[in-house]
Amino acid sequence: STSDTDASAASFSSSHPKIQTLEGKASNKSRSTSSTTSLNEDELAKFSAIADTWWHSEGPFKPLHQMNPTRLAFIRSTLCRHFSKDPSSAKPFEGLKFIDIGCGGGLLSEPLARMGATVTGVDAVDKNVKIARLHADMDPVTSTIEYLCTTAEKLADEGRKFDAVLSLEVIEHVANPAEFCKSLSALTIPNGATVLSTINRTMRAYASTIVGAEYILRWLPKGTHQWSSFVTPEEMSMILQRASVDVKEIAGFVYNPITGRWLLSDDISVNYIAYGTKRKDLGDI
Ligand SMILES: C[S@@+](CC[C@H](N)C(=O)[O-])C[C@H]1O[C@@H](n2cnc3c(N)ncnc32)[C@H](O)[C@@H]1O
Ligand SMILES: [Mg+2]
Repeated sequence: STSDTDASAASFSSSHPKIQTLEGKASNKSRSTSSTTSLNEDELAKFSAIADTWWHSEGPFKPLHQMNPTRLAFIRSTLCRHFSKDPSSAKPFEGLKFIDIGCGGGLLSEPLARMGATVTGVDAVDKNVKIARLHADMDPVTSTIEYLCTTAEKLADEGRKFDAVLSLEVIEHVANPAEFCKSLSALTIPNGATVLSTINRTMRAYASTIVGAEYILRWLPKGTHQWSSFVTPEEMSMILQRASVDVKEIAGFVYNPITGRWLLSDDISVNYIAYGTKRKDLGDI
């Protein structure tokens, strides 16, 4: 399925190789999300190999554990504002259906459930979903999470809809970022919310997330990230815009090596998170 997209991509001039592929796809006006897959088997194999370490706070997923309070602060503030909920409430997301695409071991799904959301967690790697299920079952609050081994595009084709669709640190691992965003959008109700986080395609990101985190600090297994798969905030905004999602807010995450904490920042040159709203297009009415 890659050769046809490669051929049609040739006429587009975006600087991002994967986005070029998607532009080509978008031009054939196909509304079906099942025509392409978001799966990149090489990427999935990397996550499968370390699936039993999801909940080891000092293991390969240490950066995600460390980022969790920071990204949850962003999610709490943007989504409480979006859904007119009280951010100081213990369960602000009560009554809302959230889906966490590429949930891994459930590092995000669990706190969202604790904040009252009805959560569906989805991952393409079966082992991840099994680990997530076992971990969530240890607590009655998180045992309510629905975990599925599937993809955003399959669920979109099934017509599933959610108030908010979240996908953190996943888009840089999928086969087709723009098609992936279309699937995320298809899963979102009109006027619903979308939250994505990833790594910017800058020299600073290369230095810190690949050279620093993989080769010097050895936080992440070597080969975890490909610089060329990183997505700039401009590209993210553009592909979401074309998928009927308007980006409303973007924040950076900056690591403080002294405290070991991540802070929300205006600096989006390395790690960043974006919140957008699904347009209510004429076709949805
Ligand atoms: C870096 S982890 C992020 C996990 C989680 N979102 C978090 O931030 O804690 C990326 C996850 O995305 C999953 N993944 C990669 N490609 C996927 C796809 N096309 N569809 C669904 N999940 C995918 C991987 O199996 C892995 O669990
Ligand atoms: Mg990543």
